[in-house]
Amino acid sequence: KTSAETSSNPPKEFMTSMADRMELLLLDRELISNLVQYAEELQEKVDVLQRCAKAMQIPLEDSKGREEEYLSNPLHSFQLIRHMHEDWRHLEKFMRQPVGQDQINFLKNKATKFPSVEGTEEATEAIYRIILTYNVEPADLVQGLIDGVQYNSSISAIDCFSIGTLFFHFGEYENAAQFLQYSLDLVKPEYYSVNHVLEFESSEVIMLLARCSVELDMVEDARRILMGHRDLAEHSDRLLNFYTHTRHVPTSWEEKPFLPLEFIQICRSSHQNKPSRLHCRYNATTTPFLRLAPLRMEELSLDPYIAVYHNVLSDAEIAEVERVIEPLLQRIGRYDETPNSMSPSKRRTGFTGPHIDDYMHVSRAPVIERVHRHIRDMTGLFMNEHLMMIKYGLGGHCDQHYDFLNASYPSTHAMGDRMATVLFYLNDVKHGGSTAFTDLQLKVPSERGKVLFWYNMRGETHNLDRGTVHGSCPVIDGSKKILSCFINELDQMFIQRTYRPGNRHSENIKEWH
Ligand SMILES: O=C(O)CCC(=O)C(=O)O
Ligand SMILES: [Fe+2]
Repeated sequence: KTSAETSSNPPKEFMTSMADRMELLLLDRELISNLVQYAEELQEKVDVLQRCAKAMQIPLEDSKGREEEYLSNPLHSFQLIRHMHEDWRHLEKFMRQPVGQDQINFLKNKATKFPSVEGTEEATEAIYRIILTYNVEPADLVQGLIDGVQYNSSISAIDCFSIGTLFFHFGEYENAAQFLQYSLDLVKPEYYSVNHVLEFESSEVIMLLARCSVELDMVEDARRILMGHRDLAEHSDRLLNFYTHTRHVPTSWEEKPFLPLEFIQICRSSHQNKPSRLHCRYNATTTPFLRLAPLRMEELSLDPYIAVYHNVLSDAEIAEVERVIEPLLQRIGRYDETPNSMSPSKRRTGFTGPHIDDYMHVSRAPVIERVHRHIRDMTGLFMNEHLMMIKYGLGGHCDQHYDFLNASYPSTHAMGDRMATVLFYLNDVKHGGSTAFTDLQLKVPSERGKVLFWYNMRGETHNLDRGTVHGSCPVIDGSKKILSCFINELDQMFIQRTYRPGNRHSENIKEWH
């Protein structure tokens, strides 16, 4: 555990928590005014020094070219001797006096609140996922245009460089080169000195750009790029030789976000669901309760069966669910090689909970019982599993997957596999964050109060239905909160015939859940 985790303050969650990001923004403002204050103190000292220099110049002014005559004046000689004896010593003292120590210490103390390396990597990967998923061209990103929405912002040369670097690490050299080229285009001459302080050198961008060209087998392009830079030109042969003999090893695919084109295309605003021939209707039949309060439902697909119900949870119920569960959320992680250490998962980014140990307490909350009741009313099925909340932050996503386990576990022996899934959307996501069914080319936006239900198995045979492959598109604006639960086969044994094929456990996809 890092010191930040062991101290009483929980680590800040800049990706999921707007409040934490707000704190960061306010801290940035504070540090900028601290920097201005520091510059003002320095300026004051500069002003005094310039006045001192001027004051000392004045007596000497008319000595130029007539030094002997000047020194024959006894007052001048006295002045010179006294001045040389005393004044410079005081000046040295003044010059040595540190300036702006308070501001330097202020900055140093605030550094404990800065995002960590991991936090920064997380943010860069989130942007990477957004860029790839929503097909954001570098030119558009620089203008703040993402998936058809114009955001009121732009990014700097340094930001572009760090995105280009990530593409490079992932072995996507063409994309990397585009972002690096944009980074160079964005360097403004009036920022040369600023970039120098921030240790951002265009020579580094150019070297990486040349390296991309080498990886793309365009060595002559690489040479031209290096020759174009004043300091790199003379080293170009040596650099090219190094790049061609030390080929880059990209991040392994397990460590890379998995974003198959068929999946991400559905996430884009350019994708429209095929108009469905299925109609909206009021479900008033599943349970006696629904005869009193029918729910507006929409069948999105018949094979596999997918339906959506509107306005299921009331505002009060959503608020209560959040009050009970949200404090119990934990970062979705996966176990590292090293025992007891968790690192963020690449397959799904966000928070989930409650942990099984906390569930006893949660399941007693009346609102959780009501959610179970809603599930029974909508689906006519029994749900005995735990409800989980999933919260996705900026760029948060879930790779495409199946919900069935298709593997042999004590739980699948006892309860069967996950025959159906129910998702409750707890908020409207402003942009991004839809649930996408790859094979069905179906996108379901996250809308507060809506419930999505589907069968993971075919009705008669209970064969696993691979048409259900789905995932969660990266969130662009805001965050996404859902309640998810799985309905197990064998929990239905008293209400419907169950069927357990013996040939299912052919593959193991336990990476999920
Ligand atoms: O967040 C979503 O839209 C999908 C979540 C999901 O697939 C799951 O929890 O299994
Ligand atoms: Fe799922």
